[in-house]
Amino acid sequence: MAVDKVTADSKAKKAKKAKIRRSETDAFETDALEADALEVRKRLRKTFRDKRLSLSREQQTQAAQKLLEQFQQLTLFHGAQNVALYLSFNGEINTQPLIDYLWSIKCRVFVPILHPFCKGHLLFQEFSQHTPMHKNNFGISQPKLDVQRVCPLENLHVLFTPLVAFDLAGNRLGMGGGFYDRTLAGLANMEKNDQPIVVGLAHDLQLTSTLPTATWDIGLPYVLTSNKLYCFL
Ligand SMILES: Nc1nc2c(c(=O)[nH]1)N(C=O)[C@@H](CNc1ccc(C(=O)N[C@@H](CCC(=O)O)C(=O)O)cc1)CN2
Ligand SMILES: Nc1ncnc2c1ncn2[C@@H]1O[C@H](COP(=O)(O)OP(=O)(O)OP(=O)(O)O)[C@@H](O)[C@H]1O
Repeated sequence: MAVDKVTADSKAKKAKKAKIRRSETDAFETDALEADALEVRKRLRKTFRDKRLSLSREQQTQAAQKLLEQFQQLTLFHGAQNVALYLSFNGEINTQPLIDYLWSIKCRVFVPILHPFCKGHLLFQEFSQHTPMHKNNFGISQPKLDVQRVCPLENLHVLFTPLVAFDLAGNRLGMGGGFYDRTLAGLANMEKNDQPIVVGLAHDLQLTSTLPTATWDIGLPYVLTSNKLYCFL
């Protein structure tokens, strides 16, 4: 009957409207949860950046020296010829003693430069005593781009990553640019044998029990501090 059809149509319309309202609420709640998660990560970044900045010059010098000793002793790194490091800033454990040592044993050292065209991506370029340097947008020293000295990821033996905090499951919180997340995601397309050993470098006070994770985060297999090699494999 015509009347019944109208009733059925209006019921269907109401149900559809309710469904749209529900999905709008769900989307709103998801957005709110994501906004909360971003806020938590932002706060954690501040906390851990402040912690590492609170270390005295002497504590920093000692930590960097002990980090080098760990590197020298660990068989994991024996035979590594091409090593990606980074130039420390903002209270990060100082990588320069390790870089000096690697140069002294004729290893090649590569450091990140911000990709000139692909926003959010890094290139790893050879760094030596004679490399012309400049400051990037974040005020971090980096080699001037020289494509002939850029090393493809498959030619790296060890890739050391900076981090702001790490947890007992190997989750890594970085500076918030997603640079190393994208680099690590790129490794997944490579043959296992061609992948470098990925190792986060940190002060011990950058360890926390659990970090909130995002879908794009890639856990670290190792973190090296001045006292310990954490293995999360
Ligand atoms: N030593 C070192 N080099 C590195 C990194 C790092 O963590 N350490 N990166 C690791 O990915 C990349 C740079 N990533 C960075 C991301 C954000 C900020 C930063 O200071 N952000 C400001 C606000 C941003 C802005 O000024 O636009 C802030 O948080 O206050 C710095 C570096 C490449 N080189
Ligand atoms: N593999 C990826 N592909 C595309 N975008 C990504 C990838 N990984 C992270 N991002 C984006 O990068 C942004 C920052 O990510 P996140 O906050 O996890 O950075 P981070 O790990 O703290 O920084 P970094 O790796 O530079 O030290 C996010 O908005 C995220 O969407």
